[in-house]
Amino acid sequence: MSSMAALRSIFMDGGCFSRFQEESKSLKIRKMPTRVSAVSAQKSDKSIKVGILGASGYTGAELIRFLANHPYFDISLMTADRKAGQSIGSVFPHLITQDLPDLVAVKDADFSTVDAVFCCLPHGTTQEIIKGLPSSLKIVDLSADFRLRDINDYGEWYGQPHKATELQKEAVYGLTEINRNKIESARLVANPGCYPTTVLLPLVPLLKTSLIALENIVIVSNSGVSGAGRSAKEANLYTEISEGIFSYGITRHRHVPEIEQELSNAANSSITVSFTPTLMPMSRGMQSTINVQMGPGVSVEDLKQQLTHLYENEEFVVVLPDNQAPHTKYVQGSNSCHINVFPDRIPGRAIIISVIDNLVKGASGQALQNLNLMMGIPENTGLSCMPLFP
Ligand SMILES: NC(=O)C1=CN([C@@H]2O[C@H](COP(=O)(O)OP(=O)(O)OC[C@H]3O[C@@H](n4cnc5c(N)ncnc54)[C@H](OP(=O)(O)O)[C@@H]3O)[C@@H](O)[C@H]2O)C=CC1
Ligand SMILES: CC(=O)N[C@@H](CCC(=O)OP(=O)(O)O)C(=O)O
Repeated sequence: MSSMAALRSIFMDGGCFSRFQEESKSLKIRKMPTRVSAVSAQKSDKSIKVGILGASGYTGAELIRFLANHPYFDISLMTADRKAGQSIGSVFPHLITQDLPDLVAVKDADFSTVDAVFCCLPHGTTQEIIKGLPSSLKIVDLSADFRLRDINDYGEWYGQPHKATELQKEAVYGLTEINRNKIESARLVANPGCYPTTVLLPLVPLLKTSLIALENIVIVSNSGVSGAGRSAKEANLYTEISEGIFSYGITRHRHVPEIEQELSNAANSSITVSFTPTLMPMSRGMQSTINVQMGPGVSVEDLKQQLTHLYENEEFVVVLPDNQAPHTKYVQGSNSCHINVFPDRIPGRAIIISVIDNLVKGASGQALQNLNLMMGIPENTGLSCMPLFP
């Protein structure tokens, strides 16, 4: 029996082939729109005003880089905390040629001048600031504050009670390729964490189609240091980071509940994962190695075929051919996620590797993809730049 026939018989036996077909249909990613809609065409010439809260941080700087070539979004408000009052060129000399407003404190910002904001603030401070924004604004929040649906989970993993519980209820989880229908009509999008993005893009489709087991999912991830943000921390000094690697948050990293929430949602059943993040001596980039148990009769080719099929029309998610190993260098500076699947030496298990740039697909790139959708313009607008290689 061919592997696809075996797979089909598993689904038929389990009565879930129709679910597979249905899920495949709903998961089948539509072609990236190439034409601007009539509504958005009226909004050309940078007429959509956006604000960046936390523009003096790493993700804020990445947004400025991408928005510089965006045909519809105009940055008309930028905030900072310690750096309020400064020009962007003094904070980030690589942006010195940009004609942008100076940084202001959040309390001095005039939100009546913007249609949408990217919120690039530390988690914890974000909730109350977003709660105070006009309800007419579209918001993409890059922090973790609105990602966990269960308020108790937030309290447990973030060590403080949530301060905007009503807003939390309306937040849509912004994993673009999987959730774009909901994102299109959302007012508040919780942009996924960088580690969760590398894990969810390959695993959500495989769980939805029951190709992998719910148990024994083991994830080991590696992150560039920019994942920790720009503010000075002793653990991130050159002397501590260079020429060495170390894992942290072992068994208790705050991305565990986010990963488990979205995987459980995809599988419609509770999932517990093993997750170990490691800090690598590099500025940007993220790689996850995910070891999974395949369903009975399922092969590595089946996993790969399913992911290839789902993502074949996607601009930003690429399933690599043959045995090419994903490499952080090949996605650096771009909104791409590269994925490949390999057989494990342990029978019945597979190794899935995915890479992103933590600052782009793991943060600002995906955030821009989401705001494009929320504003009704093509989702790849401003994002189609090549990776920076080598
Ligand atoms: N870095 C990454 O790879 C990723 C980051 N994220 C999340 O995105 C958010 C931004 O991250 P990142 O850009 O790396 O962080 P940074 O530390 O580089 O920047 C934080 C920004 O927030 C401002 N800020 C800090 N404290 C306050 C405050 N109390 N009130 C108002 N503004 C404040 C800072 O201003 P100032 O500089 O003036 O102090 C700065 O502009 C965080 O929640 C982060 O966890 C998500 C995915 C990936
Ligand atoms: C290297 C490093 O420190 N990475 C951060 C995660 C990156 C990030 O910013 O995650 P959020 O979007 O959830 O805030 C960390 O481990 O906390």
